Amino acid sequence: MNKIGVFYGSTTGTTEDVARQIAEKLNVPSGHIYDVSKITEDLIREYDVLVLGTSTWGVGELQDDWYDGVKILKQCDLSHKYVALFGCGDSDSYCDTFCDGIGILYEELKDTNCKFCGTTDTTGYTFDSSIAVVNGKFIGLPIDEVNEDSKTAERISKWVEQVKLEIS
Ligand SMILES: Cc1cc2nc3c(=O)[nH]c(=O)nc-3n(C[C@H](O)[C@H](O)[C@H](O)COP(=O)(O)O)c2cc1C
Repeated sequence: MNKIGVFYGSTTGTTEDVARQIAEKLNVPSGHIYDVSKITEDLIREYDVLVLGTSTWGVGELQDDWYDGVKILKQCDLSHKYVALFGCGDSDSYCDTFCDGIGILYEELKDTNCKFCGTTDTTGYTFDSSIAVVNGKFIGLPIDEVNEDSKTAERISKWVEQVKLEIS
C-alpha cells in the first residue's frame, strides 16, 4: 500500500486548512500532516506519496518555509515516489502569477525523477498567467480561497479521486 505524507507551507493558515481537507479525503491521519518547516530527510523516506502544498507570496514567489523545504527534498531519492502538488492563491489580485508557487515546486523537483500526479484542467479558473500551467494544464491543484471558496470542496474532492486512481 502507498503511504501518504502531506506537507504544507502556509503563512496565514489557508494552505494548512486545505492540506487538512485533502488529507481527510485521502484518509491520511493527522499525524502524517506536516508543516514543511518540520521536514527532514528521514520523514520523506517514510512515504511513497508526497502531497506538497504551498501558497504564493510576493509576486509569484514560494511560501517562505518552502525555501529550506525544497533543499531538503532535493537531497532525498524521490525517484520511486509520487508527488502531488497543490497550492493556494488569489486569481483576481494576482492574476498574472496565480498559484505560481505550485509551478516553482514543480520546477525545483522535476529533475528528481519523481512521478507527478494530480494535474488539473484550467477550465473553470479565471486568470491571465501562471507558471503552474505546464503543457496546458495545472501541474497540481490550485485553490483560490480569496475569491472562489465555494468551489474549494468540489475541487478537492475531484482532485483527490484522481490522485487516488493515479497512485493505485
Ligand atoms: C502580499 C501578498 C502577495 C500575494 N501574492 C500572490 C501571488 O503572486 N499569486 C497568487 O496566486 N496569490 C498571491 N497572494 C494570495 C495568497 O497566496 C493567498 O491569500 C493564500 O490563500 C495565502 O495562503 P496561506 O495563508 O496558506 O499562506 C498574495 C497575497 C498577499 C497578501
